[in-house]
Parts: sequence; structure tokens; C-alpha cells
Amino acid sequence: MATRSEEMLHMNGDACVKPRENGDAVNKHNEAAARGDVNLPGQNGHSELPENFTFSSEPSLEDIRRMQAQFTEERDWNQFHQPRNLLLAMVGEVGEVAELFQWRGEVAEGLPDWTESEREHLAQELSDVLIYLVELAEKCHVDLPQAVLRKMALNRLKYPASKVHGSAKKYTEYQD
Ligand SMILES: Nc1ccn([C@H]2C[C@H](O)[C@@H](COP(=O)(O)OP(=O)(O)OP(=O)(O)O)O2)c(=O)n1
Repeated sequence: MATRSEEMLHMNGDACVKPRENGDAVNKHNEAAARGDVNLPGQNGHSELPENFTFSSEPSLEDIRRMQAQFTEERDWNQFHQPRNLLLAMVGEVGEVAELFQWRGEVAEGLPDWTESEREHLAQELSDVLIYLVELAEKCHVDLPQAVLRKMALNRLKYPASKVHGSAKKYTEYQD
């Protein structure tokens, strides 16, 4: 049985070429989702209380890498997507995320005071950052999921819970 991300990976350009099963329903859903007419379960986490929030398990970072590689290839955009350009594009998108938060003061977890349209805008800008980050890592031959595991192990060594519990100090500020 095809997983959701496998179905997404069968999307070619702007239309789903051949969903593996339940074709009409999947096609209708894809078309409605593209128009923004459907509210996907758990979209933007709004249907969940903040303390219950989790991500969907798919797509994986490798799924995202493959989808973006296909998107870029279909448009002959690899000629523009060198590491430096991808970095600048990613930083630009980070700026767009920052713009959504600027002048609002502190914002509570789950963004309870934001409208649905503001949440969707944030979801889109965060996705732009992730898409460029994944492609930047690909073009630099960094295996991002494995690199994250290594970095988190290092973080645990640098910041032992027993030592830093409840403190936000940088590791260089500790004496021993
Ligand atoms: N040369 C490009 C242009 C776009 N994209 C993809 C990756 C991003 O997910 C998204 C970025 O598109 P835009 O540059 O149009 O930026 P926004 O979607 O943020 O639009 P806007 O700047 O109007 O908010 O499209 C890409 O891969 N390569």
C-alpha cells in the first residue's frame, strides 16, 4: 500500500500523474488542497492543543529532497541553485518568517491570537526555509538527518542536563 509521501512523490509538476489507489478521491483532494479549499487534519497544528502537538511522520527529509530535486529539474533551475544562491534564498525566507512576528511583542505557544490565514502564511514561509535548507544540504553533500543526530549527541555532551538544568547560559560561561 502506498504511503502518503509515496503518493506525493508520484506528483509530477502541478498535477498528480497517477495515484496508486482511490484515484478519483486522491485527485479531487489534491486539486482542492492546491486551491486551499481543504483543511488537512492537524493543519498548522491548530486543531491540537500546544501540549499535544506532534508532526506528521511523512514526508521525510529525503522525501522533501527528492520532491524539490524534481521541481528544480522540471524547470531547468539547477543552473541557479548553487550552494551560495540557495543560502541567500534561505536567509531571505527566514526574513519573511521574521516579518510575520515583528512588532507583535511576545507570542504565546500555539499562536492562539493569530488568524487561520496568518497561521497558513507562517506555515508557507517556514516550509520555504525548510525546502531551501534541505536543497542546500543536498548540494553540499551533507546527509542532514544523520548530521542532526550527530549534532544532538554533541549538544547533550556540551550541555549535560544535570549541570545546566533550568539555566540558559552558553556552555562557555560554565567554569569547569
Ligand atoms: N528559483 C526558485 C524560486 C522558487 N523556488 C521555490 C522554493 C520555495 O519554496 C519557493 C519560493 O518562491 P518565491 O521566491 O516566489 O517566494 P515566496 O513563495 O515566499 O513568495 P513571496 O516572496 O511573494 O512571499 O519556491 C525555488 O525552488 N527556486
